[in-house]
Amino acid sequence: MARVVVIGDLMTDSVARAFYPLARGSDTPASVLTYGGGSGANVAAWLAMEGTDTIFVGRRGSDITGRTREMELMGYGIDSRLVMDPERATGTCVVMITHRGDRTMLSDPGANARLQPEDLPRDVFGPDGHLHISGFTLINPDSRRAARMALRMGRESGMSISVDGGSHAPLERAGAENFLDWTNGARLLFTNTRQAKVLTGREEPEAAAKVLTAWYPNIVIKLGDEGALWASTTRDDLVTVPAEPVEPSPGSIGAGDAFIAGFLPSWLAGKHPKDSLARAQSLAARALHQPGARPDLGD
Ligand SMILES: Nc1ncnc2c1ncn2[C@@H]1O[C@H](COP(=O)(O)OP(=O)(O)OP(=O)(O)O)[C@@H](O)[C@H]1O
Ligand SMILES: O=C(O)C(=O)C[C@H](O)[C@H](O)CO
Repeated sequence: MARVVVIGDLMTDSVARAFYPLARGSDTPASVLTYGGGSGANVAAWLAMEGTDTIFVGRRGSDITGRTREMELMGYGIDSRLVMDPERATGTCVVMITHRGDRTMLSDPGANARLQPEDLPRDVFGPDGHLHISGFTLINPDSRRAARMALRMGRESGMSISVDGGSHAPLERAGAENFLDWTNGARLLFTNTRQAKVLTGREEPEAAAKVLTAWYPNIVIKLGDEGALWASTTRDDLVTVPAEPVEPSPGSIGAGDAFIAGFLPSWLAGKHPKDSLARAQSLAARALHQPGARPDLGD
């Protein structure tokens, strides 16, 4: 099985669930719980939990939160290559879920934003591994140099490379043409429907996928409760699979990251895209039922 190197963001997610409509000027009953998060770290956690040899490269603060997050990564069996930042705190994401289940995320990337090209361990690059770069690292202007350097080193060392779109609003700020240029040489792009629209201007996922295959040999678009699709230039093919029939817990987080971790090992093992999408969706379905973005470590 191919080793997967993930370059990405590590966060603490503070998830606040309101039980009633938010009332201005008074307390609203809610639960506020803290979990390990960060899109890149979540992908790594799901990969390692499912038995993939996984390396995670990122940056954390020299704080107790950062230490806790690092130990969690090790608990999943990840070979964690975190650089400690003496000046920035570990990244934080506040996830607010209304009583109706609508989700809003506010992120302070903290130490993630300062990932440097020098932070990239040279020994993780080699032709026997796959490189996955979190879109958050790429669309953040401060960590972009490191992400682009990783892409270059991955390409030069003969690795297969996947990237994801991160999040639609910063992607929009970064600019579609720039993103397509920065990720040149990636073999596989993951997006959700909003990111696909930002990148192509096309509303219909099938049309967006067709546009994107001019840039990447393989495209996977996550379609929320409508499932997912895969398109390829090399096979001039498009496969769509419906979502699993699940009742997600309201405002759940991390389904997209679990999906990526489900898809990659299957696809790298040469399985048919339909099977890889099915595997991706079954991990996503697990994430949809959990309170945090990562697999439950249990006792
Ligand atoms: N309501 C749902 N019912 C069944 N499956 C779902 C549902 N929502 C999401 N999924 C599954 O999770 C995958 C990822 O979800 P989505 O398309 O929302 O990606 P995302 O925006 O990256 O997710 P997130 O930001 O929540 O991590 C989908 O492709 C699908 O397989
Ligand atoms: O802002 C980032 O870098 C994130 O990765 C936000 C994530 O989606 C969040 O932490 C979910 O675990």
